[in-house]
Amino acid sequence: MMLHIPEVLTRDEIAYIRGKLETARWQDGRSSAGPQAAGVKSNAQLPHDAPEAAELSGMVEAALRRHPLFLSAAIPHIILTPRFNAYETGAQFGNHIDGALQTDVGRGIVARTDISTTLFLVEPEDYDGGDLVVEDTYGAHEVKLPAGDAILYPSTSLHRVEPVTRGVRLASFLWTQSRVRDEAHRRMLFELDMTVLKLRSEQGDTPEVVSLTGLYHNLLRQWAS
Ligand SMILES: O=C(O)CCC(=O)C(=O)O
Ligand SMILES: [Fe+2]
Repeated sequence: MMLHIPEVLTRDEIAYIRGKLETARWQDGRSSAGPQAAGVKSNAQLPHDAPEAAELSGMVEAALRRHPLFLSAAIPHIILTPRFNAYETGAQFGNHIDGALQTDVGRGIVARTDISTTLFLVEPEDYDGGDLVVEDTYGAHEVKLPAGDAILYPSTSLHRVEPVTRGVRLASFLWTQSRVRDEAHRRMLFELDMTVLKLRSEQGDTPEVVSLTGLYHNLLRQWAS
């Protein structure tokens, strides 16, 4: 399931993060890529130990953790520290699948990557190219979202970032290890949760809504670890 999550960051947060990123010292994105991805990657990344990194990553993580859609879709167990990348004109990131296990250097932990997230930090009209293209069995999906919005997609998907041909594309990207490993299970739980929420807002806690809420939790109990 690919999910567009609108307005993860506020206008003020975007402006603050972009201000900090403007004066940051970037490093070659290939430094964190495996041999296959390194061959197709030409972006820049904020080093995990950059002076700005902890504060900015903390803002992104806090914003995701307070967003009900993210919590419902990801059912996060571990949110790896969000990183930041920059694609100047000419930069791109060719087809790859994210590594299954990612090390969070700052926290000294390794997590399984179930869900990949890109949070856009620049308005789409301010750069050309730079679409995130995610391929699944339904085809190729081109994603270019307003600043502050995020896209979630299964980390099992082949994806790329098209070359930027004007301007600069800035984003935060991160991985989540979910408490529900199976993508199909996560999708069914998300759909059930959204449906129950809608029914509750329309009908209140009727016996049917109480029953469906219980079913949600009993399925989560089956599948969570
Ligand atoms: O910049 C993006 O939207 C995605 C970056 C990416 O695919 C990666 O770092 O693995
Ligand atoms: Fe990736």
